[in-house]
Amino acid sequence: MGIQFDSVTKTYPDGTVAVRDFSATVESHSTLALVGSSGSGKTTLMRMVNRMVDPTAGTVRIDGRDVRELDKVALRRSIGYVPQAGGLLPHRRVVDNVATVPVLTGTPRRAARDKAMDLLTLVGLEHSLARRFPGQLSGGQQQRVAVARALAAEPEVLLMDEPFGAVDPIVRRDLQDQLLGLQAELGKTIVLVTHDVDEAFRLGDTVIILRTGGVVAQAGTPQEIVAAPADDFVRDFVGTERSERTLSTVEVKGRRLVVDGDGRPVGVLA
Ligand SMILES: Nc1ncnc2c1ncn2[C@@H]1O[C@H](COP(=O)(O)OP(=O)(O)OP(=O)(O)O)[C@@H](O)[C@H]1O
Repeated sequence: MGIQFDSVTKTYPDGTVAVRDFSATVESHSTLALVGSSGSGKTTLMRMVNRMVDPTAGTVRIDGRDVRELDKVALRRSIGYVPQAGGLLPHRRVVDNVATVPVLTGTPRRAARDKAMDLLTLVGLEHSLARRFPGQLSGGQQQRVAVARALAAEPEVLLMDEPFGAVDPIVRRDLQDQLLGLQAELGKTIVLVTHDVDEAFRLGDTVIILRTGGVVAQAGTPQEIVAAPADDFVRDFVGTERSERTLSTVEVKGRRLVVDGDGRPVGVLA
């Protein structure tokens, strides 16, 4: 299921223009990463897909269908959503958090729970955690539950709003790897919002860098953006001038090492 944003604009009632004349296509089974600083309209754009926000102008289409023609509740339940900081229901056990949407859409509770256990395995969680409450899990474990919950209705489209923003860098890297593995297996159409350009480059097949007001600074593959930043804003944002992105090679003990601008090794050439 592809997603098209066609000249969408969002002006909030107080006059704030969060997004201005934005167009983009997310190909089926691919990941679009929206990246930009705080207030650049990323979340607003993402929420247009499941109609948590309706654009003031323009159209969002899923598989060619204008989302305004679809029933809001059914649409929302058919799209996986991983909010910032998990958004788990604190008074429900992990397994029931994951089973929530299938139960709401009519799956018998028993079957929904069995399915939830499978999903917990899929996201790398031990079954022994299923009976705990979210507050009894680490931040990284909670985010895994949030991903499992978003997958429970077998959505073709997944929206992820800073899904790994609240966890430490090492756990974050683990969760990113996990998502890459899941995506290779499941092939969802994903819109992911992040303010971390490295995360956008790791996870996005396509990356869109936004300026304030939801204006596109540059869109392309990570390779295209790093190779040819559109302007100084993108260059700054991406940090192409930053020492860690300026790599060179040196020979040490007969092997070619790749080193960053500070001379620190980042890898070995094969
Ligand atoms: N309900 C609202 N009413 C008025 N203004 C809003 C509303 N929601 C968002 N905005 C404004 O719209 C702009 C874009 O907000 P949005 O949340 O889409 O940005 P963002 O890039 O996701 O930011 P962040 O990274 O901080 O989450 C901001 O200026 C914000 O203050």
